[in-house]
Amino acid sequence: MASKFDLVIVNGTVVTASDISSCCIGIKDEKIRALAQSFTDDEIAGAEVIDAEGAYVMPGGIDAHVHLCQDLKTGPHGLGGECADNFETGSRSAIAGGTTTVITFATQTRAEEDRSLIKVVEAYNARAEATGSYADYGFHIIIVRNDADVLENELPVLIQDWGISSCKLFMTYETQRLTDSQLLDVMFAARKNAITTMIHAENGDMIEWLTDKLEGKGMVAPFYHALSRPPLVEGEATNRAIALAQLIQNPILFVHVGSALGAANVRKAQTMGLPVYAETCPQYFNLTWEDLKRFHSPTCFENSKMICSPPPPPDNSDQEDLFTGLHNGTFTIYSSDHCPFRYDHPHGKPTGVLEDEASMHGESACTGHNIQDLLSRKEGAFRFIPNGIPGVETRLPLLYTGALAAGRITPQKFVELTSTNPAKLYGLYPRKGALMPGSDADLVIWHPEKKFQPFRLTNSQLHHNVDYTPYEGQEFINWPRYTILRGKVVWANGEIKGKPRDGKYQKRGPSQLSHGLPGHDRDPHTVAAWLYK
Ligand SMILES: NC(=O)NCCC(=O)O
Ligand SMILES: [Zn+2]
Repeated sequence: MASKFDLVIVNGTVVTASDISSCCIGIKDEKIRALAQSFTDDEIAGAEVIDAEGAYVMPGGIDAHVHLCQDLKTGPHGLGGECADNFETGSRSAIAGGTTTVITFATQTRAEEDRSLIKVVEAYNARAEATGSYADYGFHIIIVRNDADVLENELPVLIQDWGISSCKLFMTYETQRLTDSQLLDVMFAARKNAITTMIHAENGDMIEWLTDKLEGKGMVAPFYHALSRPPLVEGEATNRAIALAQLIQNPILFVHVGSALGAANVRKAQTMGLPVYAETCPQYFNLTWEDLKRFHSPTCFENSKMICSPPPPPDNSDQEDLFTGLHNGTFTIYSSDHCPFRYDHPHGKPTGVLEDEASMHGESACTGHNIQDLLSRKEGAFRFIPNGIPGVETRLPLLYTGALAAGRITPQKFVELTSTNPAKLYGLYPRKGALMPGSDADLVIWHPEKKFQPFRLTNSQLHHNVDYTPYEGQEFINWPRYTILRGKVVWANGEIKGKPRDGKYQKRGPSQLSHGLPGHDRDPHTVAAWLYK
């Protein structure tokens, strides 16, 4: 007789976004089939059994902001870096950190051959299929142009054929940013197609102006990247984007909010009943400007390892407000913004030296083998350094140590931020992000706290293809013991058990989060109420 379950988890402290209970989970054919206080011997017969030993059992992490296999253009005039992780290495790192689903970015560019969003997605999908993925995965689409025909004809196809129900727009980066009227064009199309609009909110003009001024004073070393993006840069852009979204009644999600000011703007909009959501990331809780100077040396270039946009906040005072935002619902989701560049690669962080004329003056061409020598002698220029840091694997463990175990958030809030809300926001719920009969059996099981020896992280313990971690030396008091993807154990006791073809592409539906206060969209003082008639 066929066994009732393939896999059973016993003795778990099972946490969902709403509840905690001591119970067992029965899994069959990739799905959760039953939750019960106990199972009989007959019910368990033939199943693999995992004893959680009282530890937390949660829905697998959903990381909704992961850059893989993407040519990232974060510098002036299209200058960018080569993404260090492909689908294989990035997703391997994800499962080792308790994440079972990643949503990555297919990116339009301004090149004529990238005009079609569908072609962009097809090409990006080929990259995912080339290696396969250890984790389930989906795509957002980054839109950098406002071609009316493309938006009108192709967005419905992306939804229908690809299940892509979210787009990301930029307010900074020369080759990606949209003007206010272009933002309105794309948001308007997104709203008509019920596509969630994600916004990278930094005022590009402020950044360029400050960068020029810093360069004029010779302040070009990596640390000064943070000074070119003070919190007001995010503060202005979030306010402006909220006004634009309000005008056309379009729900928006701010990605990687890193400042107290940005969070306060989001909170204010939410209090007004606007459908404004926000994501925050580990770097804004675990790093400050002090860390951006961590590798201080005569050349300082090593600090490029910490450069991301927006930068971490100046000090801990912002972090207190960000913790409040996690707790009070200002932040809807907590993602990694994993954006990996290597330090030992000519198309990684070193472009900050190699593309900088002043640094390269009198140097012979650098082919790769002498790159470390060059980096040890030069400070480079932050303008040319690709923005981004790795973090898909450390996302959940950092939140566990810094917020859950520290008593700053409840276990339920942990699940809401890292799994359930990303699933709802991006149209994956309740297939993902839930522990219900019928949901995919995606789980993360932690170590029982009393049995886990806290440790200090070194990069060699991680599974990405990056040669450093910004969290080197940081103490962790727990780590995922098991990661289970649709009923298959893919990570157990420090070992990868999965395979790069385990992950499946996930078509997504529309966002399942509320669209704001009823009636708000008819107030003629603030919105163009006639637009959708
Ligand atoms: N966040 C970051 O520094 N890199 C990723 C690209 C982006 O800025 O969105
Ligand atoms: Zn961004």
